[in-house]
Amino acid sequence: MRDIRVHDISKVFPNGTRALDKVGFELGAGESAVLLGHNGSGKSTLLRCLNALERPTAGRVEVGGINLTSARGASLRMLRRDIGVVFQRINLVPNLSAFQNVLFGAMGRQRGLLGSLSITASAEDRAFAMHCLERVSMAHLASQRADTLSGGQQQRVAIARTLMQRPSVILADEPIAALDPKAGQRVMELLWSVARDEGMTVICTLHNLSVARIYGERFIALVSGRKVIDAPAAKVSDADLKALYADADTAEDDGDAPGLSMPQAVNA
Ligand SMILES: Nc1ncnc2c1ncn2[C@@H]1O[C@H](COP(=O)(O)OP(=O)(O)OP(=O)(O)O)[C@@H](O)[C@H]1O
Repeated sequence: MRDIRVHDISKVFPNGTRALDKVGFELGAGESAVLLGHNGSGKSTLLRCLNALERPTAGRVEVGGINLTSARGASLRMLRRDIGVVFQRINLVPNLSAFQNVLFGAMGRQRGLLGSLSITASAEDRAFAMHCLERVSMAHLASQRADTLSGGQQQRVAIARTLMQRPSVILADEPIAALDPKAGQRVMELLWSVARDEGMTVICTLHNLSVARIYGERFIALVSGRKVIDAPAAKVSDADLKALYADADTAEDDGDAPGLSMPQAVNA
């Protein structure tokens, strides 16, 4: 179990774009938060800072008490293995089976030779890969090629692949954006129930507010890289959320933070 502590991180890209502006929050081990904000508000950049795909230009991120921002080499790799990511774009290897894709989660990056995975995998890895597929109700399609699965099924395999890492933390970036509502709901149910059962800490970005209402225990929202909401979902009104998105056009146009006058009081 690992907690996440984000200490006033800012991210300014080389072209001058300030994607994050002194964002700070703490998420206890085993807790979950839904991250909201209009297009370009900084959600993906924040998630990328949380697994060191991006380095903040100021501030620091601690995961399980370890400073991720300064970690390098072996300690960074070890920490990253404990942070699973689920993306909107499901990048399974198309010509491998669901089972092989899940196995790839544990071994592929180290070994590189996809074709020999099934041969070199230990019996324990193979059993655990099957268990991960069972967790997302995909064991019955284990031998089916990834590119013949539906979008929802592929995302469930992608979640199983993440579980194969045995992560303590899951970062999910728009995991249901490419799915129809029913498939999206199923994926969210699975993601949430698995994370709760395994005591994982989860941050998930969502654009769909009704889905966010169902799953979000806590909302963190960004406007133009600034945190404007950080509160238990019950304390965030529909008007707060609506206003967050109503300002999207203005925010994208001028780069200001027009929402700051609105939901700034919504902090627990
Ligand atoms: N590598 C980069 N170089 C320069 N600017 C970037 C880079 N990556 C992101 N940005 C900018 O940083 C800001 C935040 O982008 P980010 O992708 O984090 O937003 P987002 O909230 O995830 O958006 P969306 O909901 O559309 O995915 C945007 O203005 C974006 O154009």
